[in-house]
Amino acid sequence: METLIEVKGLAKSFGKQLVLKNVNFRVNTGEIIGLLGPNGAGKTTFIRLLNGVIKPDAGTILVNGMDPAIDGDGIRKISGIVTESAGLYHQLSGKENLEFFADLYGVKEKDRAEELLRLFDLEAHQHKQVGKYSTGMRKRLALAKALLHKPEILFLDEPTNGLDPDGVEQVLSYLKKYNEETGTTIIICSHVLHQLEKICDSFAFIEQGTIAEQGTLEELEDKYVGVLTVNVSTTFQPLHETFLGFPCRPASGSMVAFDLPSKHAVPELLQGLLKTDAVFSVIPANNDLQSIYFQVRGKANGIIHQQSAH
Ligand SMILES: Nc1ncnc2c1ncn2[C@@H]1O[C@H](COP(=O)(O)OP(=O)(O)OP(=O)(O)O)[C@@H](O)[C@H]1O
Repeated sequence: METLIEVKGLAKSFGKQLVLKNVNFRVNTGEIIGLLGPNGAGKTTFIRLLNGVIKPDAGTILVNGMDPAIDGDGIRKISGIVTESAGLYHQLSGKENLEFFADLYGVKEKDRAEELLRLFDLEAHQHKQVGKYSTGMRKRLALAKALLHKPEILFLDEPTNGLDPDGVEQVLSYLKKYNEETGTTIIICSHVLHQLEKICDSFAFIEQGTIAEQGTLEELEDKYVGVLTVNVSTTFQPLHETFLGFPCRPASGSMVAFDLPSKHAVPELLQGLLKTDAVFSVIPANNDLQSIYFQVRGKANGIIHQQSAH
């Protein structure tokens, strides 16, 4: 896979506050990558550095072969950005906003605004003033605005903030669809981990001003989930402390919890159970992004988080 963004030894301070230090980071073309970390970890600062809005104190950044500190305009030409302040004109309609920015960005295709209004289901509201839009409609319009010039990279800082669950689902599924159809690389900061888990190809964790970890969910699972707990809905009764050598115990409802060395032991467990009992479902309890997030944070902060037994 081709590397689109490569960052080495990046550092940035504001006054005496060292916000980012020794940041190493890589993104492949066409990837959706989730940038995670607690409030104040430096995610927005990092995106601003990648975009060339601010300059680093040390280290190198290459975005599609360009250094943002030198060629910020070049990077902004091939990238779109959505931040908290979407920069929309509230007194103009949705369509007027897109047409205004299309003009400003020198977009040649006459029907690009209409195409995006269609893609983001805003056609019915295109003549309404943006000030009268719902939060979800405004977020979708901000995305449409960022995509007017068909950027190769999309930077999204909390794109689903303030949306209800339906709105979040909708925005994320638009993004996934757009990424699949166009191959646009997407870097997305969010705190809503179970939603990121659905659309991202990989994740980077900013912790204490540095990228503490980066990888696909599978890679992270292999590294951080030492004991996989699965909750199994079954007729099996856990009369002993282990089954086939796997620790087991009653869990909530009619579930039985088993501790496995990894997901590769699931078939062996199932084959064993099915010899005498029925199995209705198997639900992993601790290999989701949220569980891994706390493991990564714990390790980065020198705290050993005990694997959850539930
Ligand atoms: N222009 C600035 N001047 C001074 N300090 C700044 C500036 N921008 C950011 N900071 C500081 O840098 C740190 C990181 O901020 P940043 O906004 O990058 O974090 P974040 O990870 O995006 O947080 P959140 O999840 O809350 O959005 C914070 O302590 C913030 O106060």
